[in-house]
Amino acid sequence: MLTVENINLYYGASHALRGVSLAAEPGRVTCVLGRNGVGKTSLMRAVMGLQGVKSGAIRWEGKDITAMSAHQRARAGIGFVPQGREIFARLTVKENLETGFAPLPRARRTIPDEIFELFPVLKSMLSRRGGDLSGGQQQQLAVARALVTRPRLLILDEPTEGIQPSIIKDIGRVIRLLADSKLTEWGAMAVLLVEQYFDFAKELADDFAVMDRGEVVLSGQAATMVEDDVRRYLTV
Ligand SMILES: Nc1ncnc2c1ncn2[C@@H]1O[C@H](COP(=O)(O)OP(=O)(O)OP(=O)(O)O)[C@@H](O)[C@H]1O
Repeated sequence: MLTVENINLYYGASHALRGVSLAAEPGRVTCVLGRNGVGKTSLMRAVMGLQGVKSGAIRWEGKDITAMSAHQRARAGIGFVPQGREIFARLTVKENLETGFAPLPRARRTIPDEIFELFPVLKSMLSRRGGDLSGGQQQQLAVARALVTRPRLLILDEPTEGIQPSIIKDIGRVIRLLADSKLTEWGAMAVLLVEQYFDFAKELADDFAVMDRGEVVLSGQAATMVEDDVRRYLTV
């Protein structure tokens, strides 16, 4: 289980996260919603260890990881799919996947077959360059690359951004499968998902948190989510 406890994050004098708390449990999809610029990416980067926090704590599987580097967190089972995908355009699909080996011990540096079951399109494209893939294929590659590290917590920052509806559906289906632990090797995965689109979030989320101006303003189980209350924070 991941718990974020009362974290504060600053960019210089700008207070980007204000006392944010959040939890993500194995077997559940926790969806963070909010308009542009409210701090969703900052929160994901703080959990991954790519951005330091000034105060508060981040705990994962019972350990305080607040002071750990991103590399140590990856080794501890946290996988990250960044906003904008960050595929290496000049590396092949296979090489992009292999960049996920970095936190793994040598014996585990293989690409699990399950990844190609989830994303069959990648198997036929292993020798293609990342930059030659469509946006949707790149997003699938970004998720696959994160899965190579065998995460027990998967963080996805706006995986639907700029993606066509059929691939959005595919990605939603994969996220559900991952959280439901349908993959033998991994077991139950906690999924932390940033999303701007209410409908996609509503369909997938077990739990939700809505952010506004650096704070979590609404949260709870998705079943108890009142659509009008959430939408109020999403429309400009
Ligand atoms: N590296 C940075 N330096 C300074 N300010 C930043 C930096 N990154 C983000 N910010 C500011 O922090 C606030 C939160 O940004 P953040 O990217 O976390 O929001 P977001 O909700 O993820 O937005 P988006 O949906 O556009 O990604 C914004 O006001 C943004 O301008």
